[in-house]
Amino acid sequence: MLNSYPQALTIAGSDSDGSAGMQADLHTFFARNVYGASVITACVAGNSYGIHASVPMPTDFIDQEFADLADDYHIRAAKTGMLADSELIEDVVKNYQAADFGPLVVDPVIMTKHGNQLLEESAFNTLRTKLIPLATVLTPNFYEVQKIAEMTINSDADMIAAAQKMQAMGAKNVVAKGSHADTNQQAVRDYVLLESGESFWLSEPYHETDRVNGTGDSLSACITAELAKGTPMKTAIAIAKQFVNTAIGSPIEVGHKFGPINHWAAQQREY
Ligand SMILES: Nc1ncnc2c1ncn2[C@@H]1O[C@H](COP(=O)(O)OP(=O)(O)O)[C@@H](O)[C@H]1O
Ligand SMILES: Cc1ncc(COP(=O)(O)OP(=O)(O)O)c(N)n1
Repeated sequence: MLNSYPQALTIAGSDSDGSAGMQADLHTFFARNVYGASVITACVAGNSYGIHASVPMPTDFIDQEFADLADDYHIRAAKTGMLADSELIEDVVKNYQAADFGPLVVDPVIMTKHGNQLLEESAFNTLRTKLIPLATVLTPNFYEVQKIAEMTINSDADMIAAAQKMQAMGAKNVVAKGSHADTNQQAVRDYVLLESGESFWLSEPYHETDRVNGTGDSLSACITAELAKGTPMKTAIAIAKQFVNTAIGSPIEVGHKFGPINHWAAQQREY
């Protein structure tokens, strides 16, 4: 008798140092007992000092990746990460709409926390009008919230207004990740606005560490993994927040500067 695991898909860029992008997604799927498939959209060369080169995949190759998975696998939930430019977004939208891959978590990767731009500025409108309307869950970081909602966030009220604006763009559920710029902070808070209209702040302790590469990827991948298992939305988001917090709280020795989070530590805990 073969073992069976729910299947999830990451549609994302490869990050050569393994800390972020589809590698972080696949680490997370594994840690959450979900089988991970991947549609690679771009290749990024980098290490713990930053990103040094990036190339998008040809769209006919991406079409083939989707077709091969649709022919053979039973994907129950998918997520998007780095999509590089307008042409890639439109291609992914076309392929996702033609497939039957379950709920879609959109991590609208625009810029890494170290300032590397991973989406062309000219693609912002395509992101807003073509991809966000397909999002079962949208997970922008603090910078991306401001870019997508086209507003500056100075208060909780601003964050709530931005989340409502993104829901009005078509995202069913929104996880708007808060700022962690305040060095005195005790907690990191994300604002969650659900399809039902229920909303709340999710808070976990702040960890003082520079080993935080791939946090956003891992958060959205964990939500995807839980949705693939059939976990209800609110629980899936809460598990993901705790999973990433545990992974940040036990740093590992990889690279010399901004390292990855610890998916092993997060795997060993029950949520
Ligand atoms: N130093 C930290 N301590 C605790 N939680 C953190 C820390 N840095 C990021 N997080 C959490 O990781 C998750 C991903 O957020 P963030 O790092 O802002 O995303 P991104 O990687 O997309 O920029 C959020 O829930 C955020 O609160
Ligand atoms: C290929 C690739 N995709 C995405 C990222 C950024 O990952 P994210 O988790 O959103 O942000 P950081 O926490 O790494 O800033 C990446 N670096 N590479």
